[in-house]
Amino acid sequence: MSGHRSGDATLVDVLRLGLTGGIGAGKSTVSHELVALGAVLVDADTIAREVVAPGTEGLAELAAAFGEDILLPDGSLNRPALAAKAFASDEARAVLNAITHPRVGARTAELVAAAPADAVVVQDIPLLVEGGMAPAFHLVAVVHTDADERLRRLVELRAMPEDDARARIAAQATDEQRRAAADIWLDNNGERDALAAAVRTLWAERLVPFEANLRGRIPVQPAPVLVDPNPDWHRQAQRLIGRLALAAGGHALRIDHIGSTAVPGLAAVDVLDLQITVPDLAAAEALDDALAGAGFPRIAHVDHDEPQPSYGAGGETDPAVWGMRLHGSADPGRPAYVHLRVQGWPGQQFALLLRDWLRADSDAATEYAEIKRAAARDAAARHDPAQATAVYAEEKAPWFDGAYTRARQWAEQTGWSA
Ligand SMILES: CC(C)(COP(=O)(O)OP(=O)(O)OC[C@H]1O[C@@H](n2cnc3c(N)ncnc32)[C@H](O)[C@@H]1O)[C@@H](O)C(=O)NCCC(=O)NCCS
Ligand SMILES: Nc1ncnc2c1ncn2[C@@H]1O[C@H](COP(=O)(O)OP(=O)(O)OP(=O)(O)O)[C@@H](O)[C@H]1O
Repeated sequence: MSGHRSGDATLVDVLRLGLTGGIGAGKSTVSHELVALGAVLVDADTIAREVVAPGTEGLAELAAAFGEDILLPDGSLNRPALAAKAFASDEARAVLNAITHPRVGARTAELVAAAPADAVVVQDIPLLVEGGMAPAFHLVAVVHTDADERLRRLVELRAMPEDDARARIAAQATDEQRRAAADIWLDNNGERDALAAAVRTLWAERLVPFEANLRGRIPVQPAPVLVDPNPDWHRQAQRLIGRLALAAGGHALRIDHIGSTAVPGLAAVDVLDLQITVPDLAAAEALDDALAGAGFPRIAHVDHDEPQPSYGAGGETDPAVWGMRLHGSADPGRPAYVHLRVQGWPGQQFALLLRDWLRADSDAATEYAEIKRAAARDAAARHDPAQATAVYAEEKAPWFDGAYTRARQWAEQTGWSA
């Protein structure tokens, strides 16, 4: 999914939103609304029908595996007959999935590749979480309706046999698994209109600007406003790490959640910091297109191959070992910085050390929070976000000089290693 298409480095992937939810949760309702707003829909259930249409190899394989009695007299698939067999056991379902899923995957790739370059592609995939597909999307939206209400809707509105509905719910992911994968949580326990309104907001405030940023390779520049610690930051970071790992492939030696949002209880600007450790700077450069395609374009103007002035006082001043590359999230709904640093170089080590030291030393964390509060107050006086960010960074810098030395002393005392 990542990187450019057809060998043209100026083309990044189209924005792809993975839409999922349990059976009867309201995925179709959401996808219809998104299509009305201008999205291009690629629907897995529809493709799953196409790949087993009369005369297909897929249908022949199903009949060979499940018996000719899953066919109607006209040779087409008897869907309730197959459902009765397939949802009766995990083994039978695995056979069904092994026949259908690779075909659905191949056809999906063709349809996504055919979408216009400025499309917002919505992929409605009931089994997205079950299939571990979340990292392959720029965003994952989960439609959620409580299981009891889903059963009621399926039985009353869709005339589905209750046993069948229960068997499918049991064969799918849990709410908790879906929650962990969800960048966007759309609650559909209430009225349809409420869901539609949430979808319109999502479209206008997140999908449309994200698409433009992705295509233009424009990272979002959030204002340095300090917020209370958010217990969900860790889970949000894990989702981004999953995407980065997929995009970076073998170039990433490790990917870590660093910075203030990685220190539980510490107030922070609501921007996640992530560090990709690479073997050398050439590997960082080689990731440029793949990261941009995954929604993390390079922030060119802060590139440096010199020591960070704020870290210089700590000792290492050799420009040759301070190089790094910075990328930023193009998603206005989830600002993030992605730092690419070389394994074993002081900057790479310090990012991990600072985080671990602040996690371990609550006095240091409190002191740092005070420094940040004052810096954020001064930054708030600047209206230009770039200036505000610069003021914020400059005011924190002197504290980092001391922190560098203190954290290293702590590392020596405790035998810390990354
Ligand atoms: C078994 C079949 C013939 C039953 O057809 P039916 O018309 O009753 O259901 P339909 O295809 O419209 O699916 C409705 C819903 O059932 C659930 N469901 C379907 N297949 C599966 C599965 N293999 N595992 C878990 N849930 C499933 C999904 O929530 C889906 O949205 C059909 O579901 C099928 O071919 N399934 C295999 C393909 C598949 O996994 N599709 C889901 C997304 S790729
Ligand atoms: N907020 C709502 N209130 C009442 N009924 C609703 C609401 N949202 C959806 N429905 C109805 O509930 C049923 C399931 O919704 P929908 O078809 O959108 O779910 P789905 O997730 O696409 O289902 P499937 O998993 O079968 O593809 C439909 O009959 C739909 O009309």
